[in-house]
Amino acid sequence: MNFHTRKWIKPEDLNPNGSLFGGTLLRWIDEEAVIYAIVQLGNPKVVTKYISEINFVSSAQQGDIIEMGIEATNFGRTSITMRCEVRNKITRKTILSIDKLVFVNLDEDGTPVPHHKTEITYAYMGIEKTGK
Ligand SMILES: CC(=O)SCCNC(=O)CCNC(=O)[C@H](O)C(C)(C)COP(=O)(O)OP(=O)(O)OC[C@H]1O[C@@H](n2cnc3c(N)ncnc32)[C@H](O)[C@@H]1OP(=O)(O)O
Repeated sequence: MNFHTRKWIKPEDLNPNGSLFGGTLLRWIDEEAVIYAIVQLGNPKVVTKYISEINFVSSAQQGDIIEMGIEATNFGRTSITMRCEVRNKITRKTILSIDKLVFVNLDEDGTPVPHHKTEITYAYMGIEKTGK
């Protein structure tokens, strides 16, 4: 699993109890995962379809640095499935893990369309721009 993105936890990322707000972290993960899917499928029109159980194992505090890891686990016909792990670089603890995030490849009209990908791409292949 590659941990591409790091975040420095700032005051605006906290909940009223002073730790990292879960909703903020989920927003970061959704964006990280959709970017991963866009790059893997070579199509900017990809949507979040399904996210499995989210296990918040430990927290992060202001000033901590966290890193987000995403890995493709399955290439379907129109979908891609990934898993996610977020770690705290200061405490070295896992913050959360998500076993299954499913994203769907769409055509210009928003209909699921086959992506014809079967394995993880490491080289940047270029992303087709859709739209009229
Ligand atoms: C990044 C973002 O913020 S996107 C914003 C949030 N997401 C959205 O708004 C998406 C809203 N949802 C939709 O528009 C529709 O549900 C669509 C277009 C994504 C999919 O429509 P569906 O009628 O479910 O399509 P369809 O039945 O063809 O399934 C498409 C793929 O999703 C998979 N899928 C559908 N439902 C599920 C599910 N509950 N869990 C896992 N995978 C699923 C299917 O197996 C299929 O994958 P495959 O082709 O690789 O086998």
